[in-house]
Amino acid sequence: MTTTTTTETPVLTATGVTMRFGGLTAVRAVDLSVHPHEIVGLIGPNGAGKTTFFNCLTGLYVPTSGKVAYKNTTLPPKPHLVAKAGIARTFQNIRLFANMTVLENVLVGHHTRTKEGLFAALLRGPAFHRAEKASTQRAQELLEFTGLTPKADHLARNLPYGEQRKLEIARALAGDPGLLLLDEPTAGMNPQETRATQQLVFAIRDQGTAVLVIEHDMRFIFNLCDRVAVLVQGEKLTEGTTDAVQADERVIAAYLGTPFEGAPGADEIAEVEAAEAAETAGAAENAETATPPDTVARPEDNQ
Ligand SMILES: Nc1ncnc2c1ncn2[C@@H]1O[C@H](COP(=O)(O)OP(=O)(O)OP(=O)(O)O)[C@@H](O)[C@H]1O
Repeated sequence: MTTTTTTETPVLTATGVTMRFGGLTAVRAVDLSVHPHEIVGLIGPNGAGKTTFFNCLTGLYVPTSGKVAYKNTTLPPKPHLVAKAGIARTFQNIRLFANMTVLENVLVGHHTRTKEGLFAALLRGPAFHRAEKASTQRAQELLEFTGLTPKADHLARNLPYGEQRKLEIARALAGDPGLLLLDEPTAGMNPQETRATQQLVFAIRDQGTAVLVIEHDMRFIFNLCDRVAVLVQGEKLTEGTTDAVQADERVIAAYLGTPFEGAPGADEIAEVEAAEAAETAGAAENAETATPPDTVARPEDNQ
């Protein structure tokens, strides 16, 4: 975990963000800052307004009132301008281009950073080719970073669920954001995938992108975050270190239920380590009984 350097200009400053849908106030006067090198969690019960708040931050919704700034510059509520400024996001429901390859999906994400305009693209001159080469190189780096290089040419729709989530993250990183918003990145993942996602988020932070993450998996949140903000019925109930939030009676009453006992994540770590040990033992056993590589199995061998 890093220590927050509060003197640095925040990558996100949301001030008094309110979002009303008719008579329903989904988000009410929420203030939140995220600093460079921070991982901040946003938690709260179903319907608390977390995704609505993300949508206000990224320009998908125009807040009823309040403002959102990136590095002290107020953002217009337009998704492409927010992305261009330096805020990227993933969605609760995966939104990939299913019939494009893994590499192509990341290349699409890089276009917010490409300066070449329509004419350069139409003329296909040297500047266009240089930009295209740089985009491909960056996309390949991101596939390496997220462990998806072997799947570069696969169609996105053919990836297993956990890898589709990774690809969403790779695509979001392709715009070289200063802040990445993750909406339930481990939803539907098994403990091993969740742990891999945790390591990936740490690596993203270490590379210089701050992270704001919505998640219902509290062990994931408390293992990962430097700070946590709690939304309840659209309002920010509290905000603080993971220890302070876990111990807050109001958070326990409104959301957590019972406080954690022992180190958060200990059960998951034990479960993942047992699964990894079983996998290693299985692999060793298979290696002993495997057909030598230069031997072609005859059909009658399989009967
Ligand atoms: N486009 C919309 N129109 C009307 N009401 C909406 C809209 N989007 C969200 N809401 C309402 O706003 C409230 C907050 O919803 P939101 O999805 O932001 O909560 P959440 O904290 O993200 O929930 P969850 O954890 O279940 O994803 C809910 O009552 C929801 O029904």
